Amino acid sequence: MNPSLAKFMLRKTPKEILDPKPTMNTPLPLNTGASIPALGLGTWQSAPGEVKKAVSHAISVGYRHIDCAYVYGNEDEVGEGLREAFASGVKREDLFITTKLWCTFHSRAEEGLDLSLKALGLDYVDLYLMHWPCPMNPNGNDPKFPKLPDGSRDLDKSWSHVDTWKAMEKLPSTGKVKAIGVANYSVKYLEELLPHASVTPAVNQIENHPYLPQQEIVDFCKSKGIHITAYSPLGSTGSPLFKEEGVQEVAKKHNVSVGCVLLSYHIARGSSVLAKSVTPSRIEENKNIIKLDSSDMESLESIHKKKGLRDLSILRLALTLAFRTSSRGPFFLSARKHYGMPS
Ligand SMILES: NC(=O)C1=CN([C@@H]2O[C@H](COP(=O)(O)OP(=O)(O)OC[C@H]3O[C@@H](n4cnc5c(N)ncnc54)[C@H](OP(=O)(O)O)[C@@H]3O)[C@@H](O)[C@H]2O)C=CC1
Ligand SMILES: O=C[C@H](O)[C@@H](O)[C@@H](O)[C@H](O)C(=O)O
Repeated sequence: MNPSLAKFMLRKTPKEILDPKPTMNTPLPLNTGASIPALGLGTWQSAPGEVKKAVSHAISVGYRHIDCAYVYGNEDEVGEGLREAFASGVKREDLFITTKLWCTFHSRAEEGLDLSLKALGLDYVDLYLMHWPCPMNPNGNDPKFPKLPDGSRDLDKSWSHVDTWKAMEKLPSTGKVKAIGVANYSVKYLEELLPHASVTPAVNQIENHPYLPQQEIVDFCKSKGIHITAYSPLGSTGSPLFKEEGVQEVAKKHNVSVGCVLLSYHIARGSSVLAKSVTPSRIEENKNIIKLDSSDMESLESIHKKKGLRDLSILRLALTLAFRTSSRGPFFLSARKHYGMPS
């Protein structure tokens, strides 16, 4: 797709661009002119011994988008799943593979990318994301999660996320990435980044679900032509959002599963969505995407306004700042616990 047409479409409301019957592989436009399939398989916390099968099963039942990261420590096994899919006749160009630059690699972007490509057994990824806008000490006491003596994360204060982005901007010309983007960016961080960016991020991957709609960052990204990918759509580990009555009611109305509503919600907003599972029956169940109408969306959008949940969006806005300073690690994990969502 022509990049200016893609930018035009990105700014349109979802109902103007979505076909009346969205599916797991509805192509959503990126500002590069490429598109991203609406549903991706998540691989965070997909254990060794399970993730190869999950990836190869997902692709065999029609998934075309897989979300990976160096820090997940399982890219070699994801790669085995990909090889199984290629052996069955799936072509590389039919898949959309994302991976992410970990925080201890901010000053070594191409090195981080090369490690991921090697583990995945790929020549290129479709999308390379800065995992968090928080550089961590590359020479600390742990290669992934260096800590200071007081237990807080060992952040690299000599390096900024803007420096990282400038290094990432050089990657598309190597042929090793088709597009670059960010993850866990708030409006504040994007406002810091964009004036210095010669490439606008194609994607901002953020935690997003009816408890955490993050309308401000979703609208901001849309106005800048940055596509949103929603992560933890089921509430992450143990899928706690399945218990939410407001979502159960919408599912009952359409006679579909709660998971189907939780995933379809993002596609109705024009976002892509990542669902993690290592369970074959769930991987298949999650493929079911339906079109939600405006009254469904109103019901789903009212859920976070319930007492207690209302504050979660505000807490989330402080996330990246808290990541820098918290001695307990990422803020959203404690926010999840605070609201009874297991981390
Ligand atoms: N950029 C970032 O910082 C982040 C990115 N991500 C990405 O997003 C992906 C998805 O988010 P994640 O946090 O993993 O959580 P999800 O919201 O996808 O929830 C995953 C959990 O839901 C369970 N589950 C999946 N499908 C069903 C179903 N149909 N019925 C019941 N339970 C189900 C899974 O169990 P089981 O596997 O046992 O079936 C697992 O416990 C990640 O895997 C990762 O790729 C996630 C977090 C942060
Ligand atoms: O993608 C998943 C998440 O971002 C995860 O990688 C981080 O939250 C990590 O566990 C951390 O503690 O910083």
